[in-house]
Amino acid sequence: MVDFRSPPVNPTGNVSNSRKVSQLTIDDDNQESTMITNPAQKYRRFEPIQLTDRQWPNATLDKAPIWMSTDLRDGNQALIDPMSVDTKLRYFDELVKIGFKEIEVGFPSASETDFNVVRRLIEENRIPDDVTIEVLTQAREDLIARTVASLKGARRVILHMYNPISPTFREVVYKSDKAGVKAIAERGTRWVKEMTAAQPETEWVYQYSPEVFSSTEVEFAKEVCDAVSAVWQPTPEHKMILNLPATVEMSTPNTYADQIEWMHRNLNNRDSIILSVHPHNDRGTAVAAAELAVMAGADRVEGCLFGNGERTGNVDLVTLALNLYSQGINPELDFSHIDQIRQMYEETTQLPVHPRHPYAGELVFTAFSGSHQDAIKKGFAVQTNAIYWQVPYLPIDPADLNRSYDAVVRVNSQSGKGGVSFLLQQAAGFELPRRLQIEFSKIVQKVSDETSKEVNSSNIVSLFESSYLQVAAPYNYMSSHVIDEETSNVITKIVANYDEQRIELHGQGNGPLDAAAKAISQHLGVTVTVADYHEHGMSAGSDAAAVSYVEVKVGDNDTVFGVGQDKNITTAAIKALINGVNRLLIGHAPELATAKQEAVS
Ligand SMILES: CC(=O)SCCNC(=O)CCNC(=O)[C@H](O)C(C)(C)COP(=O)(O)OP(=O)(O)OC[C@H]1O[C@@H](n2cnc3c(N)ncnc32)[C@H](O)[C@@H]1OP(=O)(O)O
Ligand SMILES: CC(C)C(=O)C(=O)O
Repeated sequence: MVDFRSPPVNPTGNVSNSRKVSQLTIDDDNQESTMITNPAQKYRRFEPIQLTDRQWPNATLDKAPIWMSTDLRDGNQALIDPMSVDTKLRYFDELVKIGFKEIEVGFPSASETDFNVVRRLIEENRIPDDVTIEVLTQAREDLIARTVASLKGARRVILHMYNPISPTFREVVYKSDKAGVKAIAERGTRWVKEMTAAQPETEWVYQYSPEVFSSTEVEFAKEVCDAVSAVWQPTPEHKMILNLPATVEMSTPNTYADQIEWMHRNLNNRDSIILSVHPHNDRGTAVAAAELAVMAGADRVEGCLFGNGERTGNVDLVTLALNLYSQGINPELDFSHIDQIRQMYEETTQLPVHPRHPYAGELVFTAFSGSHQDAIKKGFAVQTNAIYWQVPYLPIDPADLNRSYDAVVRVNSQSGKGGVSFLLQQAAGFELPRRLQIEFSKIVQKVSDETSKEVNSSNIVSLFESSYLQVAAPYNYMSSHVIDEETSNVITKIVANYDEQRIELHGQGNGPLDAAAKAISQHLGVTVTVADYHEHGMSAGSDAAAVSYVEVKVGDNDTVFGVGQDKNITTAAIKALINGVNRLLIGHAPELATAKQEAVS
């Protein structure tokens, strides 16, 4: 049972065993399968047309089609709460900003709202010179008259008339035959011709749609379309639009492409026709259907942002356009501000965009899993010198859509060292050596596992700082001094607090760090050695201009890393050494506990 508005009502007054999941009410008492074991008893296979010499599989997409946004008509008519006049005007302005040149603004004979939208667009001079509005009407005289009246004063208009012609509509809705529905189309076109001729100040473009083209015999669709164009009399200079809708998507996209190619090759006066498609998404393949239809000869595509529209929606124009973009083709639509466009869409339609929606969903440029993050991190590292975009797992650069890189990698228990170190580098500039990446990612993963939560960039930075930089015991570093730094006989003096006592340590070695390790060795009575050492500068303006990563070994213990920051690179290294020793002496547990607290809060 589908319940769009109200909570489930139980007429007996008993507590019903049902629950709401999103807008569906699930009845837990009734879980028997309702699907039939042999669907062939109920559903017939869609019979593809015979087109053995099809050409479209060899075609490629190399330019953008003419786009037509039907957000304000097909999209709007499918909303729970259709848009108000002001909302439609706001949406119209956004469509213009994106770059649409043809925009279907409504069905003016159907409602006062749609009539008034058209009036305000015209009277308030809101339609840019390079944009043409489109309106829809049925093939009924009174509706056409009202439609034409709504357009008084318009500079240029696409007047779009439709009537259903498919076998089911002929039999079920019109109780008519082929001749009957063809006559409706011809008669309607004559009315449009006469009434628009009476308003010559407007440049009229006529569009005809044989509704449910997708399930109509192609020979009959051609017959009706040819009859309509014979009435309208388009020319190569003044073309008309024939729009072939997959009103309901009935077949695999290759079959739709065959239907379109057949029409493209057989329609009369093809050079006077703009061939348009209007794919719906009932089978979830509208994007593929539109792409193959363009390969098959269509010049124009009608659809909606984010695939809004009746039932499963119209074809998604954002995906279509950005698919072209990802192939190096200018889509002639600008989705630079995809997040703002998505926000506008969600506010005006009251429909959410799925987080995994191609290009626009919140999560589509985000990798959680370790191997993906590792590949993305490596991809970004080489991208700076590359001509072509080649970051693995990201078909286009998120920055082109103003999506930030911060969101590209997100860390949870599925993540590995690549993601953790990528975020740390992005957020705080630390470029961890490989073994430290492995060591630190285990700390992060432990926190994520224990909390079952995502660990965000700022959690990671504070986890890193508390684990590696804020380790002030048992040695609390105060200062250091290096003598004869340029020779191989260096002396390092370290001043620190140890057990609340000020101590001074001295060591001699073949470099400042070696000497510092000797100084601590002597104090601890255990050998302290430096197993590995890395350093890099931090970004300009930082107080701690240098950072050192020192891998320390104390006695027979496993090595651990210490990290130190300072304006002076030698001091940073000595601090790193002391932090490493401290970490080993106190064990890792305390900082994990603190870090876990921070990640949860
Ligand atoms: C696939 C699509 O998306 S098509 C667009 C669909 N969009 C809409 O319908 C939204 C706006 N529509 C409306 O508000 C209403 O349908 C109106 C105001 C236009 C018309 O309302 P009503 O006059 O009450 O008629 P209704 O829509 O129920 O139409 C049914 C009648 O129109 C006929 N009809 C339906 N479509 C068409 C058409 N395209 N051309 C000619 N006649 C048509 C039907 O056969 C039926 O005739 P009958 O009354 O003789 O049986
Ligand atoms: C009016 C037509 C083009 C339509 O919306 C459809 O068939 O889906």
